[in-house]
Amino acid sequence: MTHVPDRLFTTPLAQVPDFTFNEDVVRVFPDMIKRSVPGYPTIVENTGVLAAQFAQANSTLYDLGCSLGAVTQAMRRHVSHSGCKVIAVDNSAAMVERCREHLNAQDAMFQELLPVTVLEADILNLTLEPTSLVALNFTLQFIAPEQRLELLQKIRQALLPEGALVLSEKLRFNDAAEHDLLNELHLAFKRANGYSELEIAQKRRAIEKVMLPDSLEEHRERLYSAGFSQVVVWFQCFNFASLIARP
Ligand SMILES: C[S@@+](CC[C@H](N)C(=O)[O-])C[C@H]1O[C@@H](n2cnc3c(N)ncnc32)[C@H](O)[C@@H]1O
Ligand SMILES: O=C(O)C(=O)C[C@]1(C(=O)O)C=C[C@@H](O)C=C1
Repeated sequence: MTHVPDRLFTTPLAQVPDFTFNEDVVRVFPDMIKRSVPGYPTIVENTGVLAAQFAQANSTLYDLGCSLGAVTQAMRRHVSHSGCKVIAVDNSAAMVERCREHLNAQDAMFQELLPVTVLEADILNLTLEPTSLVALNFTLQFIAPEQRLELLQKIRQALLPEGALVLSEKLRFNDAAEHDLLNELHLAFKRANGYSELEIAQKRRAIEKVMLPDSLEEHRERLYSAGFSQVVVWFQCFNFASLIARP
């Protein structure tokens, strides 16, 4: 798989269209997400470690909003429980097509990986099988706020008693000074990764209406409302965090 640099926002656009996971984004996605999300490689790899910790034999593991399947690949590197399978789901046709290619390449390189099915579907309409591990890696923030609780309730109901949800998100902060500091550090991270002021500004305009981050307090409250009994932050870098939620 070739590594295509993200240059989507390098030239001034008369009008910045709302961000979608289309063919152009898919082509540059591995570069874009690594240069945009502080800690992304650590979160992905350790979601595999968490999956191995919580997976139960003969159960399903879900990667919801799988994009190119980075988390699915990490699960397959770390989980070897007998009878487990992965279901990876995304509603972007372009992502799903490329995700299948990436997973076929992983199958060609390694033996005895967990079987995986990639579904092109809206996770809001999906019926979940009983599951030991659900990953929502930077997906919930793209779901309409009024639909987030219902999705988490559905996940909670499908989770086996010893299972877990791994939820990674960009955060906003109720304290204005904390919000500004951590956002400024995120911008510094983007600059350090080679993004120009123009690229940063145009990307912000593209995502501001389609990606609506919550605060940690909102995540905790919503997860408890959905029926989870334990919520633990296991990773945070600047304004990006990952949580474990247990039934
Ligand atoms: C930031 S990306 C996720 C990154 C990915 N999990 C990873 O670790 O590389 C968000 C993904 O969620 C998908 N998505 C957004 N809303 C969705 C929905 N309702 N159903 C299924 N997928 C959705 C998008 O198509 C996109 O691929
Ligand atoms: O907050 C930003 O500036 C981002 O680019 C974040 C983010 C994400 O968190 O998913 C948004 C869209 C892209 O998929 C990659 C990264």
